[in-house]
Amino acid sequence: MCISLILQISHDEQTVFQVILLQPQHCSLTIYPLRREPSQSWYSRALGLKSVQQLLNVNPLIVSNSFVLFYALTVCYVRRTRQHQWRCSEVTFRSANQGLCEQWITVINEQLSLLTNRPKSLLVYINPYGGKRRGKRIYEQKVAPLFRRACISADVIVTEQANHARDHLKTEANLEKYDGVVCVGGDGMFSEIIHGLITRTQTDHQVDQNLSDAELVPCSLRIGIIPAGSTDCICFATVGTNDPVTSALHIIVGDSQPMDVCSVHHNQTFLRYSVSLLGYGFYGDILTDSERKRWLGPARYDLSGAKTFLNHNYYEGTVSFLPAEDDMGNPRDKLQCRSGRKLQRKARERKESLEALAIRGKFIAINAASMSCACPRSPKGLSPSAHLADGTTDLILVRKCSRLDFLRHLLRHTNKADQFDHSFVEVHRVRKFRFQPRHYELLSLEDLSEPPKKASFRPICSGPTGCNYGSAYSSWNCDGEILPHAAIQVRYATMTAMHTLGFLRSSSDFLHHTLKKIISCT
Ligand SMILES: Nc1ncnc2c1ncn2[C@@H]1O[C@H](COP(=O)(O)OP(=O)(O)OP(=O)(O)O)[C@@H](O)[C@H]1O
Repeated sequence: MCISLILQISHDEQTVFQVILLQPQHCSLTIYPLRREPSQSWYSRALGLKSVQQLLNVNPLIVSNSFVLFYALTVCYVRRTRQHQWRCSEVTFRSANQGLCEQWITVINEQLSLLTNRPKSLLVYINPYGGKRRGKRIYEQKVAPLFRRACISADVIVTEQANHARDHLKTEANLEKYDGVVCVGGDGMFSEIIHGLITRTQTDHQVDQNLSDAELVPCSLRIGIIPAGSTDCICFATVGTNDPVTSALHIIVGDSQPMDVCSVHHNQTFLRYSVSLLGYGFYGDILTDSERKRWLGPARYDLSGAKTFLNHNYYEGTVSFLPAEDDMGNPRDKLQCRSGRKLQRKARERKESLEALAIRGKFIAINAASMSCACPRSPKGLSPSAHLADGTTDLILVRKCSRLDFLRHLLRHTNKADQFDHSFVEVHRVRKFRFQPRHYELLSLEDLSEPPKKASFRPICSGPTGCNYGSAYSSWNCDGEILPHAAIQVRYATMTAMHTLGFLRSSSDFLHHTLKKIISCT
């Protein structure tokens, strides 16, 4: 039997005692040998003089010959440390009164049985090649011991090739056995998991994913992320830090956060789902270039970033979008990401009567941020106030500008200045959007169903503007994967039952309630 509890003993605002588990062996009779000192005080080599005296003052200890007998129970709790990091600590309660100890354990057990959000059984996928190839070691050394202490059973699959996890989830995995799926890897691995889970759910409910207006059925399983990739942007944006122990503790205590998922289509063909960034132009080009340099490891992004910046390409096309209602907030709001129930309710009650808008122009970057996209290098992210679960995305259009201006815009990703405060940048909170590259508009007169032929297009701009034109069109970077089409339609939905295991909130209301209950019972 394993017992776990959330208990708050509020010493200061930073300290939240969150008891994770209590194993039977922790609730044991503890016998410490005692020796009487010539000064008549008790001494224990194991406990030290001070603690024995404290115990003697507090507890009516049973002293027989040279032994002190008392009962002890140890509870593990989550301690918040700096920068959203959580650590596991222990506190031991001792009492000479066996009945009192048992009463505490009974109450703790009762409270624990009310916690249905804590997972008991997890399916874990490890990408051994993600990031610095430390996924397996991170799981075995930092995460598995915590899961064991919390009595969570985990079936572990170390992936053997790309899409192993996705395909296993789509077809083979017996999902009824599990309370959640955990991925140990980077954003690419998380993307595999959501594709596997969402596709499986739609198949089970006979929803055709190719229909861009089909209502998606929410997944019933939650997904946990143990960061072990290159950037781990989704983990950072949902947990606030890229730290495997913190993520494991969030999973153990059953924290969760609903997320927006968007489906990307090309005409009536489903391409991919996205939960963080859809980027055309700058971020698409970086990804395309970095894929050719995989052998460089995470350093490939720096190199490709510098190269793409120097190339300074821009692309012409039309972005059409359906703006979100005014009460869904504005991307330039000063507030941080909100994710509350109120916004989710608003998202469900949305009106479809809004008018679509279209913007035609030459863009260096078109970014759709469904979440802040914060990462250690850009602590505020591409859109600091993007909401995690409101059924919208922040569409950021960076128009053609000089290299210096674009550099000024990029630098604002790394500091606190308003990154949208430039004449060449505009941002809209939207529910859906579509993009037509210019050459595609021309093509559509003939045959829209044909994919664009790269060789048949000329560069969009010419003349002494200082641009390089490797290609007339870019690619979409969809959460770190390249999309095969430039012309896309994107629709956002909040997967109400699709949660990541992990979020910034503390469960202090529950903690207070539990402590009060324990005190009133004892
Ligand atoms: N065993 C495997 N061998 C090769 N590739 C794998 C394996 N398992 C998963 N992958 C693929 O590796 C890609 C990158 O994985 P992951 O996101 O974990 O690491 P990463 O270094 O952060 O990569 P990226 O930054 O490109 O997302 C994923 O797209 C995934 O499909």
